[in-house]
Amino acid sequence: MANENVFLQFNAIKKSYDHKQLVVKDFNLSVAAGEFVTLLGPSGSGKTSVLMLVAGFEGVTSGDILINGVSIKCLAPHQRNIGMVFQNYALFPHMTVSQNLAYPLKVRKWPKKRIQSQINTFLEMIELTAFAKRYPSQLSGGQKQRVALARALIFEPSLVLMDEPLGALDKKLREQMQFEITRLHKQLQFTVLYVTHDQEEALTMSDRIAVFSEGIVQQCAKPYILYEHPDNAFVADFIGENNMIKGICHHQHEQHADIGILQNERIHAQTTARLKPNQACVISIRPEKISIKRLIEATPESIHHSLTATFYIKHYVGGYIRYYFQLSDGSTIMVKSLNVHHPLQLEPQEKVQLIWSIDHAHAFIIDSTT
Ligand SMILES: Nc1ncnc2c1ncn2[C@@H]1O[C@H](COP(=O)(O)OP(=O)(O)OP(=O)(O)O)[C@@H](O)[C@H]1O
Repeated sequence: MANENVFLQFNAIKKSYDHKQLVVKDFNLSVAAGEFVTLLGPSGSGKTSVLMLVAGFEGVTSGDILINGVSIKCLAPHQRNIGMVFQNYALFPHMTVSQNLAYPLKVRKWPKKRIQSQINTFLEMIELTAFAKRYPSQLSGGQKQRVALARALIFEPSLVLMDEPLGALDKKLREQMQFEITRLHKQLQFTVLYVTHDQEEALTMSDRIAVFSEGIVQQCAKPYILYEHPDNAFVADFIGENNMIKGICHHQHEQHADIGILQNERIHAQTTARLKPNQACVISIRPEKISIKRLIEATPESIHHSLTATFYIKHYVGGYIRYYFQLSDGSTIMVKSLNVHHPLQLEPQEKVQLIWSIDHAHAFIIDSTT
C-alpha cells in the first residue's frame, strides 16, 4: 500500500501482560482509509489484544500505533474517537433505544437539533424507527446488536473496532447482520478492524484478512488470495477445508515441486517454499477442486495430479455432498461435490481416480504445520 493511503498503522507491536510472555509478537500492518480488515485466528492468538491496544484499554509493550501518521500511544481511550462494537451489546439497560443512540452525541456536545436528526437517520438506517422508545430488554438479540452497531457509528468515527460482534447470534441472524454491516460500511465508508474466529464470516465481509497464530500474522491478504494461494500450511488449513497429504520432495524447479507420496506415487504441486530433495512436506488440495472418475472412465496412465482411492462413505449436506475416500496408506481424502442433477452413486469399496488441476495442489514445508 502506498504510504499516503495509510490511515492506521501498526509498527512492530509487541504486547505482554505479565512481562514474560508475548501474546502479540511483532505485529505490522498498514490499513487504508475505508478498508475493512479482519483479524482472524484461533482462540488466544492475540486478536482481541490488538483491538484493546488500538482502543487504548491496554498499553503496548513496545512498538507504535499511528492514525494519519500521528502516534496515538499517549491518547486516553475517549480522545481516540473510535467506535466500538462487542459481542455483548453493552447497551445501557435503563435507556431507550433513542437515548442509547443520543448518548455518544451528548458526550461530544452535539447541538440538540442535530442530535435528533442524526438519531432519526440512524434509526432509519437500521430499520428500527418504530422501536425508538423501547428499552433493550424489549428487543431481540438481532435488534439489540443493530442498536449497538448504530451507537458505535452515530458520532461518525473514522475508525470502528468490532470484536466478535455477531458471536451471540444464530446462523441466520448472523448472515443478515453480516450483510447489514457491510452495507453500512459501503455507505458510510468508515475504516473497520474486525475480530472473528469464524473464517466464513471473515471471507464474506473483509477487504483483507490478517491470519493470526500465537501472536504472529501468518499472512495478510485479500480473501481470495488467502484461499487460493495460502503462504503456508497453517493458513491453508485454517481457511476453508483442505486435504493435507504428507510427502517427500524429490526435486523442485522454480515454483513446481515433484513430490513422492504413499508408497510409490508421485504428484506435482505448486510451491512458494524452497524445498530441498528428501525434505518432508505437505500437499494441500481443496476438496471442491477434486473430481471423481470411476475407474472405467479414468485416464489409465499415471498423471501427476491424480490418485487412486477407495470410496467408503458420503455425507449429504444439502447444497453439496462430501465423499470420503481412503488412500493406500489408510489416510482419508475428502471430495466436495455440488448437489446438482444426479449426484454420483458409488458402491462401498469402489475404487476411483481422484483428479485435480496441478494449479490446485500446493506444497508447504511440513514444519510450519507443527
Ligand atoms: N487482561 C489480560 N491479562 C492477562 N492475559 C491476558 C489478558 N487478556 C488476554 N490475555 C492473554 O493473551 C492471550 C491472547 O488473548 P486474546 O484475547 O488477545 O486472544 P484472541 O485471539 O482474541 O482469543 P479469542 O478468540 O478467544 O477471543 C491469551 O493467552 C490470553 O489468555
